[in-house]
Amino acid sequence: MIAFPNIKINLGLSITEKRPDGYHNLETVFYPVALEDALEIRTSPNADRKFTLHQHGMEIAGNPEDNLVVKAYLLMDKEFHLPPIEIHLYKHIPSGAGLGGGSSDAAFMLKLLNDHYQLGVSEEQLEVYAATLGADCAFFIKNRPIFAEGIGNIFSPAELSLNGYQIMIIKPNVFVSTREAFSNIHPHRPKYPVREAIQRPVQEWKDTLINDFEASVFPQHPVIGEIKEELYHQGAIYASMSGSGSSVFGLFAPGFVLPEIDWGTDVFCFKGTLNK
Ligand SMILES: C[C@](O)(CO)[C@H](O)COP(=O)(O)OP(=O)(O)OC[C@H]1O[C@@H](n2ccc(N)nc2=O)[C@H](O)[C@@H]1O
Ligand SMILES: Nc1ncnc2c1ncn2[C@@H]1O[C@H](COP(=O)(O)OP(=O)(O)OP(=O)(O)O)[C@@H](O)[C@H]1O
Repeated sequence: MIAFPNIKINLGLSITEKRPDGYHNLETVFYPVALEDALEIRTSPNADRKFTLHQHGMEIAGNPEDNLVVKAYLLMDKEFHLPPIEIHLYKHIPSGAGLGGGSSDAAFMLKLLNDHYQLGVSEEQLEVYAATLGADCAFFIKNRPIFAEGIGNIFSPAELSLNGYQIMIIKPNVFVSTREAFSNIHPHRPKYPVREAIQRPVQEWKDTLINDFEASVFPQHPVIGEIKEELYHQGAIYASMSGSGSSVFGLFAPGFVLPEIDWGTDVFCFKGTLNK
């Protein structure tokens, strides 16, 4: 059985307070975009080992046991005593990008196992499992535009559609550690709450829909801020860093001819059309 874990972008990201457990409460709208990995599972004839991970495409740091798809499998195996499996993971989504690639792989692994082995786990319970694997992970169970609070796992409806808008995502060859990015943040209540800013026309988002990480990440990695400026220069209606970086996305009007830009070597670029 195969699935195609996609990315998220953050539309606004307010870090509102530090919690006693060290994590941060935040407010954001998660929006799914069709930049996808491919993830396949098969029951293994080899009963000697619980899992075998075959990895393709972009490289990820760490051992197989560190991979979030394996962590997701082991979590479900503990609960449901699953058969041994072969996992094929083809990475197209860059890591350290703020696009939630690893979290998405993990959430899709939970859903794949639930479907393939007919475990009958509810969506709510899958979200609970997902949240133990990563703060971003629970979103990918529902995987539709949604307003999120708490550490990113308390959801309520977000009434917006960007259907037909075009998107460009650029990730320079810069790795931003999510943990480190959070440690440089001074949590505060936003001037324009995300929930309100998102209701305004996209043309107004430039001044009101803010990603709090930009203020500390841009001075450390000026290239990221330069990419955002260039996207506006090229005609984006709205541009922002996603998550804690280092990728930046630009939203362009439906029908706009996306520019051909030479971003240089080592820069990842994705172009697509939003369909949610
Ligand atoms: C920045 C975002 O991408 C916005 O969507 C997410 O909040 C990050 O979520 P994530 O990558 O799934 O984060 P995790 O892998 O769970 O956590 C990485 C580290 O980020 C910090 N962290 C994460 C999420 C959160 N709400 N508060 C935090 O302080 C913690 O130090 C944690 O050890
Ligand atoms: N399946 C996976 N895909 C990508 N990274 C993984 C995976 N499993 C574990 N990781 C580890 O997780 C780290 C973060 O990867 P991820 O792709 O989620 O980054 P990100 O875009 O910064 O995500 P986020 O938006 O959640 O902060 C990587 O450094 C990598 O070592």
